[in-house]
Amino acid sequence: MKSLYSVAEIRTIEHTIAQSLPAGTLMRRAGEAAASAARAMLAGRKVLVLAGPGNNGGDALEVAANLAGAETDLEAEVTVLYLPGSSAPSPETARALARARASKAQFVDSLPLGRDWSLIVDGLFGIGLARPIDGAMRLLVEAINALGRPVLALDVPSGLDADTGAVIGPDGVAVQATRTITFIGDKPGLHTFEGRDYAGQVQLAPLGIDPGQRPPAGARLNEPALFARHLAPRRHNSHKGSFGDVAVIGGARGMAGAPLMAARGALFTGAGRVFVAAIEPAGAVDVVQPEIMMRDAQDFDSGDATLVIGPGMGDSVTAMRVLFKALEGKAALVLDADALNLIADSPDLQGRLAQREATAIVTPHPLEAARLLGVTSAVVQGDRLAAARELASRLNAVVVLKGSGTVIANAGGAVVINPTGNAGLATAGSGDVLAGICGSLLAQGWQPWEAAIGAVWVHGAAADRLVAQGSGPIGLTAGELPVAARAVLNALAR
Ligand SMILES: NC(=O)C1=CN([C@@H]2O[C@H](COP(=O)(O)OP(=O)(O)OC[C@H]3O[C@@H](n4cnc5c(N)ncnc54)[C@H](O)[C@@H]3O)[C@@H](O)[C@H]2O)[C@@H](O)CC1
Ligand SMILES: [K+]
Repeated sequence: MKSLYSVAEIRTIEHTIAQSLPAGTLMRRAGEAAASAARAMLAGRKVLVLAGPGNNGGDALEVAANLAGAETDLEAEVTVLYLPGSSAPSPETARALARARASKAQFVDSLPLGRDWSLIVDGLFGIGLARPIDGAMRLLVEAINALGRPVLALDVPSGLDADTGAVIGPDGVAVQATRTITFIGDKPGLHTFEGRDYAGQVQLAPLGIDPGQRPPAGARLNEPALFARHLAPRRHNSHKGSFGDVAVIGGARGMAGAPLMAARGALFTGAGRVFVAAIEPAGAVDVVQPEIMMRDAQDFDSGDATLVIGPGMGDSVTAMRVLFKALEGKAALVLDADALNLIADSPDLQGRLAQREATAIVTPHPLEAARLLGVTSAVVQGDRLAAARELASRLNAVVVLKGSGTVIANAGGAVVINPTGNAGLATAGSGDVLAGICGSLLAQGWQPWEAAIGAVWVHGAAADRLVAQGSGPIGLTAGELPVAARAVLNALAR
């Protein structure tokens, strides 16, 4: 299980473990792990180590001492820029400083100009950053980022909030890392919002603390093991009725494509029969995908079908009526796009959703989530995990908060961050496809929680597959996702 620990959880673990170890052990281990990560990245000799005022700086000084130590043949030319604070360093940082001073590392007072660094080690700030990086530190971070050299961040890229993935602001800056080696436990902020961009590749160094010594984490990273129980191979003796019906309701005038995208997402991930019930019927058949059955939402009887409501649905009276009926009924539900906007505007519909017996899946992007919560999208993005948790509890639903590092939460407080997917998904229609996949997995009997995390994982992996084939991220189209999702799902089921 890939646990993600909040800063508070890490502090608790650190505190408990440190009492059973000789002073400074964890910092020494962090310095060793990070020095091997640095050596693995090194394609030259010149290493710049940035060491800030706290224990993150102490880790950096350990790295400097290890890299510039006399024993190794692979000796690097280490330059240390140490920026002490106004208060004295911790005893372990003081020890690390003494070690680094006694090594061959060269200490400087400002960023040396004109050196072609092979690697920069960022130990300015870790989980103790309490306010935006400003003044001379800010100029230093900007100068480092402008160099565009490989950067190994220690614990967390300096300036990034390890809980939320936001750059600590207002008007903050953060170090742009190539790789982040994170200590004791992995952290949510490295995987969502701006975290994926700033952290680069994330590597965990548990510092000898085995999983048994760590309490359960508040969040985890999505992986197929979390939904594997639904990935059974299909029996030979099956028929289309074995895999459920999905009906996508949406498609106001001018928006006929959105429900078709969702319907294709459902069809290519294995739903038995797929309908589009259009608010404004645009045609009797989808000529590209004639398997999809076209109906008129006004008089459509959805029977036992799983309903995916909202893609391109608009806010007409018919849309409102269909949504009301669905919330009243017992069908498994995926609510997306315009359905969420209608619900945001109506406390009555919100109440009906929260009181439903069968848990619905709702798939807002940050602005839709903000409307549902009555806040701005900046507030949602500022703490995506908290926003998803709050929304799940208010709506009594499984919430899929889309965006880089999609966050999935349920009313029981479970939170998962999805690691698959890429910027190619930032294209019209990709959310419709995701809603369709959610509906498809529900229709095939998956529980709402697994259907949501499974759909998000598969959808992201489909985009990754397309990028690996050269079909993105630039110019990746939503229409390509369903076929790629089919390949991903079949590979998982095998
Ligand atoms: N305590 C432990 O047992 C371990 C700690 N470790 C390292 O220690 C880090 C946490 O150390 P700290 O709690 O000392 O925190 P940091 O090193 O992240 O930074 C805190 C220091 O920065 C100052 N500061 C905060 N915001 C600032 C700002 N905007 N501008 C200027 N100064 C600012 C604070 O006054 C304090 O001196 C972890 O991220 C990790 O790298 C690791 O060595 C593993 C073990
Ligand atoms: K750092």
